[in-house]
Amino acid sequence: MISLQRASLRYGDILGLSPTSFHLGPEGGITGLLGPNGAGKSSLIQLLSGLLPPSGGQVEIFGEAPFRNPAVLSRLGLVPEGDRFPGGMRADRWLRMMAQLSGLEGRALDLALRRALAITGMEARAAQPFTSMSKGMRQRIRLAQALLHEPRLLILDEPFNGLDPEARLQLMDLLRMLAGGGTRVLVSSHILGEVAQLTDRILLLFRGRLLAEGSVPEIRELLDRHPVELRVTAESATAVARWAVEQDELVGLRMEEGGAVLAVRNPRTFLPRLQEAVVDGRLPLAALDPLDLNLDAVFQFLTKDHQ
Ligand SMILES: Nc1ncnc2c1ncn2[C@@H]1O[C@H](COP(=O)(O)OP(=O)(O)OP(=O)(O)O)[C@@H](O)[C@H]1O
Repeated sequence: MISLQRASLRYGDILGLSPTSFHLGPEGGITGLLGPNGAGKSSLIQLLSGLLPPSGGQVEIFGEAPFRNPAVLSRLGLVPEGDRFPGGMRADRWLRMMAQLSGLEGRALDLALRRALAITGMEARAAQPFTSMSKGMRQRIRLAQALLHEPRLLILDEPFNGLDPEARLQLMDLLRMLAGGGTRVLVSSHILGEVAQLTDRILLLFRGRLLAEGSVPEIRELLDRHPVELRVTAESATAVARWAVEQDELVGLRMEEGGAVLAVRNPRTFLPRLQEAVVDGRLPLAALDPLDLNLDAVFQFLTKDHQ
């Protein structure tokens, strides 16, 4: 259903997405697009939803290029990032306008509107202006809009941003329900905990690159296998080196003035032991700095919000 072959996106000199390839089959279910700010999630979503053509390579949705392609766009629903609406306008009037823009009219339009509002639980409240709605309600109206034409593929860009916990859970339930009904859902987030609550199927983006594809445990394992470089500053670098070489995780050691650089695998098991040794007074450590900043940033965001 979704296929990318070395698809990339440039904004002038800036590379938003490096050549990226992956394939997602036609079955329903939820896929998480995970990555910190600037990872390239929105760039990928712009390509998938046909808002921009790839700068190189190919993007195919339902077997066709999505850019300006009504055959694809009529089967795709998009909830873009952000929270902008025409100020005092009533939500149902805005939805009606959007439905007309997507070619619906008459009875079909009324039915589509009623159906989308029923799915999102907004029937009773859609006659309100946007200005009197909570962010969670506005988000559901945005979702209703994306569902008007009953898309087979629904793409949401950071839909949980700014929602309170209750609205977040309600939106998750809605997405699960849609996926259960056969819609393929692609949802982006910078928080692993959010994505992990919805799905185990993850595309991990980082600095415009697809870093990994797999389940949460697979991605964690992958990162654990990758050595991380840590610079330790210590009064006695030899004492640190002596301790470090006894640790199974150590795969490299470089002595330098005032300390050493350690290359370690499985930082999740290594770091607590290092901390314990420092607290017990066995290691005279003054500072610890990760050198492999790329991996460290990924590692931190992967572990930080995981429940
Ligand atoms: N319109 C644009 N013009 C120039 N550079 C852009 C534009 N949009 C994105 N970029 C750059 O492309 C890279 C990827 O950004 P993108 O918005 O796709 O990431 P993201 O993962 O969605 O992050 P965020 O959640 O912060 O939007 C970043 O370096 C970003 O600064």
